[in-house]
Amino acid sequence: MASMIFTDCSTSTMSRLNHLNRLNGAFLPRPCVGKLSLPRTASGRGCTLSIRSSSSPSAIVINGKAEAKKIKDDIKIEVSRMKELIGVVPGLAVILVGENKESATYVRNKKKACEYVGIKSFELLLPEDSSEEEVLKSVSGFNDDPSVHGILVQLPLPSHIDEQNILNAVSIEKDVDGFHPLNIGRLAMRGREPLFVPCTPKGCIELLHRYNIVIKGKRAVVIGRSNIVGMPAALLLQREDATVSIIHSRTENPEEITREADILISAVGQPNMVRGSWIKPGAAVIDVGIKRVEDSSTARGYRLVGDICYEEASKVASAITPVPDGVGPMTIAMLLSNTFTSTKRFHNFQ
Ligand SMILES: Nc1nc(=O)c2c([nH]1)NC[C@@H]1CN(c3ccc(C(=O)N[C@@H](CCC(=O)O)C(=O)O)cc3)C=[N+]21
Repeated sequence: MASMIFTDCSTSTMSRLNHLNRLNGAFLPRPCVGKLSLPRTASGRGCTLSIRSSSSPSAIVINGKAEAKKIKDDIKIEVSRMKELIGVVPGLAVILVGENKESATYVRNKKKACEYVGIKSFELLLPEDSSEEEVLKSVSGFNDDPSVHGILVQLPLPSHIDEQNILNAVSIEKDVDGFHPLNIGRLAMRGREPLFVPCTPKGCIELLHRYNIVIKGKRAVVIGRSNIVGMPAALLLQREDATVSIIHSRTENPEEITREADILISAVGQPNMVRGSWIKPGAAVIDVGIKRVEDSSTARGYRLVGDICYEEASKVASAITPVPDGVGPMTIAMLLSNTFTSTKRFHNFQ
């Protein structure tokens, strides 16, 4: 195939889903490949098919950026109160291995967000060819540092490093990403509570709550089964009393399943994979996918595209997250929230 990026919403279902084989997570190291040659619609989102007439209602746009700002403003107040009362400043350590351009953007955004709320950020940039031992050593340094309350190892790691070994090494009390197997295990068990819930899935649920979208008793479908988004998102929805299905690369007729979903979360990283016809009228649609697609008409030379064919979906859904300014900013807000929760726990602060 010339390009793996579906910018026109036109490729067949099976070839779309086959990409789940390789693209099994929303957070992928892949650079954007394939040159755009297809005409784009006025909105620039690249969808060319209209599902309903122009008189059809359009979905509420779930403004993740605005909700994230509210959350950050609340955290900012609490952080300053903590500093005033007990003299403690929350600390978040970020370990970045290698020079992934997209990772660098996220790390920069996290740092800015920390500055905004008053969380001290510790950044460690390790060279691409760092050994596993070196990364483990820095993790254990932060584990032992009392001024650090949260540790985040930016994923993906270079392929010569065993991700599991690194994630296992993060102290569960500082695992603000919620990726430690013990935290995930607890998330999967009834009657158990993880110390932290992964930020992106938590941000998705938070958006549903903030927009008063009922989860209890509803049918929820998650596309993608990655450890960091799809799987924990499904677990969280189940904990909220939804009836949950997970769609993955081996799922037959995925669109028949998504059409039953009152709540649809897509976390694949495959631009425009989910068509308007996959969506149940009135459904709430959360788009976790975020990919750079080459676009010479923009100043940066690319634009960000989600898994959901937004233009089509927004005519069918009742509520939908945009990309950007949907789930992305919420991920960062949840990271700050987890870091503050961790600091409160360490210092027994209410
Ligand atoms: N250990 C680990 N934890 C993560 O949470 C983690 C990670 N590794 N690796 C990379 C992914 C990706 N991720 C994003 C966070 C914010 C935006 C975000 O703020 N996006 C903006 C746009 C940013 C831009 O302009 O590029 C938006 O959607 O509006 C996106 C993606 C967290 N990740």
